[in-house]
Amino acid sequence: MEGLISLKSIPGLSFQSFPSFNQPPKFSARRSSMDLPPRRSNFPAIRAQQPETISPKGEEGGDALKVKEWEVGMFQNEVAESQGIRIRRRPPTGPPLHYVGPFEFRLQNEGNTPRNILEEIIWNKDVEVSQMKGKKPLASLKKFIDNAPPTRDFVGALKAAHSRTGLPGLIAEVKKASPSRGILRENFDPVEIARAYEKGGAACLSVLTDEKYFKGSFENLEAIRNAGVKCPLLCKEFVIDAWQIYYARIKGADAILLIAAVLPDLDIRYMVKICKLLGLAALVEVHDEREMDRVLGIEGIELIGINNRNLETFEVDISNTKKLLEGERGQLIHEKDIIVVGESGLFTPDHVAYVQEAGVKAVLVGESIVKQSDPGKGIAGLFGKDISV
Ligand SMILES: O=P(O)(O)OC[C@@H](O)[C@@H](O)c1c[nH]c2ccccc12
Repeated sequence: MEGLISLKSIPGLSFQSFPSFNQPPKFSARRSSMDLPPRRSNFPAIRAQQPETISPKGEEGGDALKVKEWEVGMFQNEVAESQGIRIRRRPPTGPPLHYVGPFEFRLQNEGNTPRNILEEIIWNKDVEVSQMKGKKPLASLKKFIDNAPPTRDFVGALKAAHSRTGLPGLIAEVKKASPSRGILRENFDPVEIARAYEKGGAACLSVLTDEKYFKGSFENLEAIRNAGVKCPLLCKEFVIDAWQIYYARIKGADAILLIAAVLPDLDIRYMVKICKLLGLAALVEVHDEREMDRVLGIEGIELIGINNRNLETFEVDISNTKKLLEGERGQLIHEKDIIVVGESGLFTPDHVAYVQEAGVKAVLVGESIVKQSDPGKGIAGLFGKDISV
């Protein structure tokens, strides 16, 4: 996109450190609408990723795609901000109109440092995805999709586990490390862990694929899929581009995570449609009331995850699940027949009972079970009983 500096080319921008964490930039980099460039409708990256198979006369008519093009013509960050999204999709770039100083001066003062870890991850992902897309363009992925084995029913597996055990269906996470907790398990064999989870009664598995921050990989996902594990698999990624959904499908995913703190409504709508097209379930993750309300306004959502961890600050509070399911929101979720997944910070049978009481029919658990020498037995510890039979 004209006028944008690629992250790679920004000298001195390090992903290892973010000295101005939680500090506002010295002066704001936000442009006023008067500074916006003319809207473009021929944004090549987005054009390339639109599957021809999505009918322009879909449920929302041709408008959705037109709106998408219009929206892309605006600065993504501005659109996101208007929906309360604090995460900027990429560093603000380009000199302000009053710019007179040297390059370094501009970088320091334009908010070109990620404001928190989630923003850092997203900016890094932006670079990573553009490189991967360069190597494997969408057209080449589509050929593999035609020959890929069918996906497995992720939502169905959760519902079946819930009715079998009377407890929330378990999505057990294959997680080696995280930025907040460091390395969780030293001798990490993803296939062995996946098998242990399945044996221990997990309904589905979540496989982290982010390498840089979570020490995961798409190879892990693929290996687990090829090892004959029957549980449906969630690809745990930071999705910012529809290309990643196609890639996940090829690597064996049956479901994919979409994070509302990162994706504006129209992106979620668009990506949910792509998931349907590819036979994947979409787990749409929220952390606060505003995100929940946005997501409840989107048609066709079957699975909502409530993350008890704030991905900007790492704070974990399991009462977040309860808070977001109270009153009218809980009612609406019930009417829409949406399955809610309680995510993060669940360690004991009491924790599981607490989120179940709040209304979840599934839980997503990593740390407490992956740390056990036998992660399958860790599941029995988590639920207070053997759920494998
Ligand atoms: O290890 P925990 O606290 O049980 O959390 C698992 C899972 O909820 C967490 O890994 C997670 C939830 N949402 C995410 C988004 C990205 C990366 C990771 C996550």
